[in-house]
Amino acid sequence: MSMIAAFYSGKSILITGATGFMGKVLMEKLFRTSPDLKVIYILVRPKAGQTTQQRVFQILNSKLFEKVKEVCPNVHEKIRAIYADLNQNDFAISKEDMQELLSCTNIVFHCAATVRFDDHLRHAVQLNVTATQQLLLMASQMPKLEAFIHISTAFSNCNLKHIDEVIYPCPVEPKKIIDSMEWLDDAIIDEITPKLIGDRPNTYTYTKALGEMVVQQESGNLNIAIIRPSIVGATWQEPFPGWVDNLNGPSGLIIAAGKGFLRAIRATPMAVADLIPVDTVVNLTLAVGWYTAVHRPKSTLIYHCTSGNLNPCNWGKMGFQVLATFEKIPFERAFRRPYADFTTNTITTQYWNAVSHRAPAIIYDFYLRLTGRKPRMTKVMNRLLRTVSMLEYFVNRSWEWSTYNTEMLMSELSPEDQRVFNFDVRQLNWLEYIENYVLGVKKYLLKEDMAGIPEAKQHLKRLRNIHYLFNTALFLIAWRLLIARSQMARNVWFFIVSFCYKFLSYFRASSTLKV
Ligand SMILES: CCCCCCCCCCCCCCCCCC(=O)SCCNC(=O)CCNC(=O)[C@H](O)C(C)(C)COP(=O)(O)OP(=O)(O)OC[C@H]1O[C@@H](n2cnc3c(N)ncnc32)[C@H](O)[C@@H]1OP(=O)(O)O
Ligand SMILES: NC(=O)C1=CN([C@@H]2O[C@H](COP(=O)(O)OP(=O)(O)OC[C@H]3O[C@@H](n4cnc5c(N)ncnc54)[C@H](OP(=O)(O)O)[C@@H]3O)[C@@H](O)[C@H]2O)C=CC1
Repeated sequence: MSMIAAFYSGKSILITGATGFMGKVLMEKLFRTSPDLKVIYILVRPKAGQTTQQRVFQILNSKLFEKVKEVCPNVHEKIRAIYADLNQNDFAISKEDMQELLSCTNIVFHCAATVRFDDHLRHAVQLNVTATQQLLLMASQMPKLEAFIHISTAFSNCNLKHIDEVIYPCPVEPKKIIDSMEWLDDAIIDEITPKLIGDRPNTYTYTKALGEMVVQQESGNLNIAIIRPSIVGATWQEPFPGWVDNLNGPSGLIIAAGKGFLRAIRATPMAVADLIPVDTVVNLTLAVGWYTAVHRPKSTLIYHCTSGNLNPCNWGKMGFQVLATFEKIPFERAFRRPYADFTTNTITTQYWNAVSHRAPAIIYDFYLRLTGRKPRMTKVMNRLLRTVSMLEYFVNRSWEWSTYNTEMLMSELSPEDQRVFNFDVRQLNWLEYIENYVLGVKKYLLKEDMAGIPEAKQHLKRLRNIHYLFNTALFLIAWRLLIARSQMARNVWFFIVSFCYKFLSYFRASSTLKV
C-alpha cells in the first residue's frame, strides 16, 4: 500500500491553477491514486466565454481524465470549483465559499501564476507575488491545514550559475515592490522594470523569486515547502506518455520546427536542456505534500525538480532527436521541410532569419496576394521570431541545481511509493521521451490523425522537389545575370564548358577504343 496515496485519502485539498498544464495533471494523479480523498477545491475564473462549471466539465471529460473515471466514477462530486480571480481582493471569493475553504482545507497546492515572460511588471507582481501573499494569509486562518506547497521555478535565480535549495534574497523587499505597484503609473513602472529585474531575463523569473521571498517571510507557523521545476514538458509515463496541452516551453518550438516555420535557432548545442516531464513534477509535489505534513521539517524545504545533474541531455541531442522523429511522424501540411540549424553566432542567426525565415514568408505572402488571398505569413513569422528571441536566454546557458532535498525525499519513500510516485529522473530514456513528446504534440496539441501520416510524407516529398527546383532556378538566374555583367564570369563559364566538352570527347574516344 502506498503511504502517500493513503495520506491523501479523506483529505480536503485546495489547488490554485488547476486549469493550467501542471494543475490538471496534479488533479488527475490525486484522483487516480487516492480516489477516497474527500474533496478537491479548485479556484477557477470564467474564461473564453466559458463559466467555471463549463471549464471543469471540459477538463473532466478530456482524454487526460479517462483513467480517473474508471477508478473514481464519482469524480464530478469530489471536485468543487470555486469562483475566484487571483487578481482581485480576497480573490473575489464569496463569503460562504471562503468560510468553507478556511474551515475544511487540509493541504494547499499553489500552482497558479502568470508564466508569460513579457508580462507587465504590475500584472506579474499581482499574480506571482501579491496573490501568493494573500493565499498565505488565507492559509494562516485554516485550522486544519497540514501543508502548504508552493510551486516556483528553477529559473527564479537564473542570474546565478550554481543554485542551491535555498531562498536567495532580491535587492528590493517584495513588500516595497507590492506597495509601489499600487501608486506608480504604468509609464514609470516600464522605466524602472529593467533596473528592478537586473540580470534576470524577464519579469516572470523576477516575480517568481519575489514570490519565494514572500513565502519565506509570511510562513509564520505554517508547514511550507517550495518546489522548483525546470522546463516542464509533456508527460513521461502517466496517465499516458506524451500528453501536453499548451505551447509553453519546447512544445511551441516543436510545432514551429515540425511545420517548417522555424529552421534555425540561436542555441548552444552543448548547453544542458533541463527539461522535466510534468508527471515527474507532480509526483514530487505529492510526495513533498505528504512529507511536509507528516514529518513537519523545522524549516521551509526547497526541492529542485530538475534533470541536468542526474540525467543530462543537451539541446543538440534534443534537436537531433526531434528532427529524427519528424522523419517517422511528420506533421501535416508543413510550410517547409523540417530542418534545424543550431548556431551560437549572432550574425549567422540574423542571416538565417533573413534567408530561411523572413524571405520564404515574404515570397509566400506574395503568392497569396497573387492568388487573391490575404497575406499572413510575414506576421506569423515575426511573432515566432519574437517568441524565439525570448526563449534564447534559456537555450544558450547551463545551470547547476543541487538536489539534496529531492534525493533525501526519494530515500525516505517506501519502495511502493518510489514506484507509484516516481520522480527519479535517472530512469528517463531521453530518446524515447522526446519521440513520445513529438507524437503527443501532434496528437493532443495539433489534433492530427495518425492516418494522415502517408499524406504528410508525400507532402514533404513535394516540398523537397519544390525546394530543389527553386534552388536550381535561383542559381541559373543568378549565373545568367552574372555572365551578362562580368567578363571574368564569362571566361570562367567558357572555361568550364570547354573543359566539360573535352572531358566528354576524351571519354567517348576511350570507350570507342575499348570496343
Ligand atoms: C528542432 C527544433 C527543436 C526544438 C527544441 C528546442 C526547444 C527549446 C525550448 C526552450 C524553452 C525554454 C523555456 C524556459 C522556461 C523557463 C521555465 C519556466 O518556469 S517558464 C514557464 C513556461 N512559460 C513559457 O514558456 C512562456 C513562454 N511564452 C510567452 O511568454 C509568450 O507566449 C510570448 C511572450 C513568447 C509570446 O506572447 P504573445 O506574442 O503576446 O502572444 P501569445 O502568448 O498569445 O502567443 C503568440 C503566438 O506565439 C505562439 N507561441 C506561444 N508560445 C510559443 C512557443 N513557446 N513557441 C512557439 N510559438 C509559441 C502562439 O501559438 C501564438 O501564435 P499565433 O496565434 O500568433 O499563431
Ligand atoms: N510550464 C513550465 O515550464 C513551468 C512552470 N512552472 C510553474 O508551475 C506552475 C504552473 O505552471 P503551468 O501549469 O505551466 O502554467 P499555466 O499557464 O498552464 O497555468 C497557470 C494557471 O494559473 C491560473 N491563473 C492565472 N491567472 C489567474 C487568475 N487571475 N485567477 C485565477 N487563476 C489564475 C490559470 O488559470 P486560467 O486557466 O484561468 O488562465 C492556470 O490555471 C506555475 O507556478 C509556474 O510558474 C515552473 C517551471 C516551469
